[in-house]
Amino acid sequence: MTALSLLLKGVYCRYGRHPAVHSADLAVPAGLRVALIGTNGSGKSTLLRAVLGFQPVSGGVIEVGGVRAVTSAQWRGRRTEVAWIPQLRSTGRFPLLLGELLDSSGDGGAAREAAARLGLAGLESRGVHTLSGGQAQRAWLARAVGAVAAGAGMLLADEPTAALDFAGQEEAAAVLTGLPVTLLVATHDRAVADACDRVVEMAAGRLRDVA
Ligand SMILES: Nc1ncnc2c1ncn2[C@@H]1O[C@H](COP(=O)(O)OP(=O)(O)OP(=O)(O)O)[C@@H](O)[C@H]1O
Repeated sequence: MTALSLLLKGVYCRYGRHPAVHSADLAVPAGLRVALIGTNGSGKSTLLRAVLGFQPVSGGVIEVGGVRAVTSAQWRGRRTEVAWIPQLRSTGRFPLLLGELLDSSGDGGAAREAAARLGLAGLESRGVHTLSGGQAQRAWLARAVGAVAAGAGMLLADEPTAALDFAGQEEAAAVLTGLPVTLLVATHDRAVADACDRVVEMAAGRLRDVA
């Protein structure tokens, strides 16, 4: 699949009465790499999850490749079109073998190859919950490589280098920004932000360009 555009218009997300995302606007042309920065709790993860339909949206429009997902079939399609690296709040939440996680990408061969390059060779029969934080993060990165090989045209990544060692951070930044997709990456890692084409800050639930 070719890279996909992303359009956010007046997006609102709330937790109860607490507005986490407040009228967020963003237009990302296909193939652009965008770093999403902002202080802890500013709404970055909430916004990324909203694009995938994991987070209810109380207002506004989200389009991927010009399509606004409404039906469950469209949401399922979006999760194939959009590769996803979640924020690893706890590695114990994924009761899966590493090999199963990689195969779930849609292209197990490409994901397993990427995993081997990222230092995970021989760990395929280990539970993901038994991997170290950095190994689990590498596993999700490898899965994203597989998802892109299987046809995803966009990658949303939530702090994909947070648990990595210094060499791993550089390696991951290169892998992320080298994929032929539109990238939106929430990050506190300057190397990742510097490797992107555009930097957008989330503050008080809104987005603004900073570079
Ligand atoms: N499940 C939830 N229930 C209630 N409030 C939530 C929930 N998840 C997030 N929040 C709140 O919504 C706001 C935005 O959180 P979010 O996780 O999107 O921020 P973030 O920018 O990704 O933060 P960080 O940089 O720390 O990962 C925060 O005030 C947070 O406390």
